[in-house]
Amino acid sequence: MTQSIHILPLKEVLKTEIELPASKSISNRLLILNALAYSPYPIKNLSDSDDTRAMLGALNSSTNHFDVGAAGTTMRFLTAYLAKIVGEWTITGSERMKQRPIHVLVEALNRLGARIEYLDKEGYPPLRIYGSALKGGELELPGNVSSQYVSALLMIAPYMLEGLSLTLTGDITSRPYIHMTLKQMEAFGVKCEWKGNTIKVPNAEYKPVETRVEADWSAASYWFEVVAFAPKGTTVILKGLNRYSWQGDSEVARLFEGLGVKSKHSSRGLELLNIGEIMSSFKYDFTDQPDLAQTFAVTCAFLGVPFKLSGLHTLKIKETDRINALVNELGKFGFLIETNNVDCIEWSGKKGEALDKISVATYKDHRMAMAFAPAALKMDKPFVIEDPSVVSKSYPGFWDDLKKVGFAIEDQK
Ligand SMILES: O=C(O)C1=C[C@@H](OP(=O)(O)O)[C@@H](O)[C@H](O)C1
Ligand SMILES: C=C(OP(=O)(O)O)C(=O)O
Repeated sequence: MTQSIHILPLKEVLKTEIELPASKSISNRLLILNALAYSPYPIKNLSDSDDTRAMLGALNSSTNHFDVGAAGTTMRFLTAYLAKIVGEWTITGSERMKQRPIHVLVEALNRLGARIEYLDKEGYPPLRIYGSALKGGELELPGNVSSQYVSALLMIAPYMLEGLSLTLTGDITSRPYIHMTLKQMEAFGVKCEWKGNTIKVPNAEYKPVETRVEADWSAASYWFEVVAFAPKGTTVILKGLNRYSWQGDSEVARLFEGLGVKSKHSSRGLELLNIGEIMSSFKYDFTDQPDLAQTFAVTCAFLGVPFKLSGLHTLKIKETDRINALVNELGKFGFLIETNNVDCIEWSGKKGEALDKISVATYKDHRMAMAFAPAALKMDKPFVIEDPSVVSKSYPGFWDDLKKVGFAIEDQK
């Protein structure tokens, strides 16, 4: 297995088209909805990511024990799904998954009529689930920890005897992902009402529909970064993205305008162009788009744009503690990043000495590998990215696509 890769400096990006991977978020919702609707239709353009394979594997499995690996959506969506399927189930995941909290979802399901027990540490996977019909009704749920708990409950809610009236407390995090869930439920014939902090789901049945997964806007962000680092005039065309997307990360297109990348939809795809005009500092609250934070931290640092990224409170419970990971790894290149270690990272523009030989640790986090790789365009010597296979969590073809545009990548066994 490849332990690390050397990325060599690159001065030019060939004009090219990239076929982006399908969205794992959309894929995993559609798999749950298809199962609940007993749909005969195969989902078109399903993601080939680890996280979607984990969902597909579990739904097609004939056992009652599931290991979802590192896939957060699979863990959360499947927990809710199994809670309503009569039987006894156990669900576990990677070592990191066992450190990612799930008590908000488990307590909610138990209050709605399920019986779920922790098999190891209170509040964390692995879980034993005794599935049964769920009563439903009114429920309050903290909305500031992970939107995946909300999406998980919403998708099974039509099958609760009384439907569900869910009131979210606290500041809602990752809100666009909740909208995405509601839109997909609507496509399967169940319309919900979201007023203020309350979402009402009727008792209903999904109707099978034919579906196709659009490309992943989070994956697109690494291409905006590549174009931002490439010389003025560089263009890349991204295929498969919807102009009016349900993905909140489509906001990346607007945000990169201040970082020198203009984009426009055409019949060929989304055309990215480096226009060479860069803002003097960058500030943004990533509460709605947490998965873009790493892209922007690395982009701003290597463009020399001081930044303040806030709304990062959920980053500490993702694939790794992404706040610490960013501070450590940007530090190796000499960027002196400050953080309150809660929800914000900042760079004033100060640089210290870079390490002589840089090896970027990826902490089993696909987004660490993908956010740092484009920096080869800003380097004058090679650097290493450790454990490159992590990208398969969302974008298995990432390294092949980089090679296609001219990146020189050498495997180190
Ligand atoms: O619902 C989804 O598909 C996702 C929701 C977000 O998680 P949180 O709601 O935990 O922030 C996001 O970070 C994750 O990659 C995918
Ligand atoms: C946070 C992520 O995924 P998940 O929470 O579904 O594991 C991600 O893909 O960045």
